Amino acid sequence: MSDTKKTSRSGYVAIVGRPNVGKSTLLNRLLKQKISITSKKPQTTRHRILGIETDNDTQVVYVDTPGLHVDEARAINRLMNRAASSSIKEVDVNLFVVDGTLWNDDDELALKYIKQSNLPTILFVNKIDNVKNKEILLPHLQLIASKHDFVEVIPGSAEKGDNVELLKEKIFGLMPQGDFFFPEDYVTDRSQRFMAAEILREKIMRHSGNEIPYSVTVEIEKFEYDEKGTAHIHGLILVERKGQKAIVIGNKGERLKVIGRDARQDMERLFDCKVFLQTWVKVKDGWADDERALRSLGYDEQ
Ligand SMILES: Nc1nc2c(ncn2[C@@H]2O[C@H](COP(=O)(O)OP(=O)(O)OP(=O)(O)O)[C@@H](O)[C@H]2O)c(=O)[nH]1
Repeated sequence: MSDTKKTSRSGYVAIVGRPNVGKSTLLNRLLKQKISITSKKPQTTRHRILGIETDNDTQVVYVDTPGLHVDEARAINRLMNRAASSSIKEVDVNLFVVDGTLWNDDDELALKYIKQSNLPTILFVNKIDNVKNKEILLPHLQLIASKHDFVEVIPGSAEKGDNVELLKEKIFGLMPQGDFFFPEDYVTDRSQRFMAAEILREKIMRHSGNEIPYSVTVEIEKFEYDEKGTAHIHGLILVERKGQKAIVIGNKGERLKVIGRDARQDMERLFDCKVFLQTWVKVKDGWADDERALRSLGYDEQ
């Protein structure tokens, strides 16, 4: 063994942007794994999920922030905004994600936090595959590029993978010298219990169309392995109203069955073992407006 120690580099990258611009999709694409849940509905992300990638001598820790938005009326929104803005300050690099040629007040708010952070920021203009009129793209890119001194402005597509490798190269190149934060084989710091809850929540959102708001939450009441290595998981689904409970369960329990089946398949893939999943739906009145109740469910500002 040589005694010349190789210098390693490592850092934190916040994926910042308003809801629904494709931050979670981008994180999954960067990591080539499904770490963060995605959906067509805004505000799918409620937690700061870490995705970790180590490549030779460099480790990048991604923080998937909840979407920033101007409307802070509900307690849940206030907590999410706080979580998102505090993570911007603790990182080495910001990755600012916007949606094609759409720019609104929420993007402006995210940019405000970015400017305050004084950190190098890469702008990724996502969903370029969606921009039909390519003629407006260049002037729009020039316009948003002029709003801040970005280190890079990269147009691309998280979904199709366009320019994601280039983005990754740029991110890796910006990492400061330092020891790794996590062991080399880690892809997330989240527990299996947490990932199980996120997977189940994603399936509920997917299968309930627009009928279920983002206020649905999932608690994993039991997560145990038996002697054969099978995971026994109990998921409690909390909704705000009775009507929502009926929607999640569906006609003769059909919808919940499909939700459970899809969730189980994803869990088996992620945990690499057989999974027995049981689910319950319960009504928890008005919790989305009560900050204390939110904290007890784990929506804190860590
Ligand atoms: N056409 C297209 N759609 C995309 C792209 N990236 C993401 N999407 C879609 O945009 C929607 C939102 O993606 P998410 O990754 O959940 O967005 P997010 O920014 O994490 O959303 P929040 O969790 O609400 O903050 C999903 O339907 C994605 O499939 C892209 O490059 N092209």
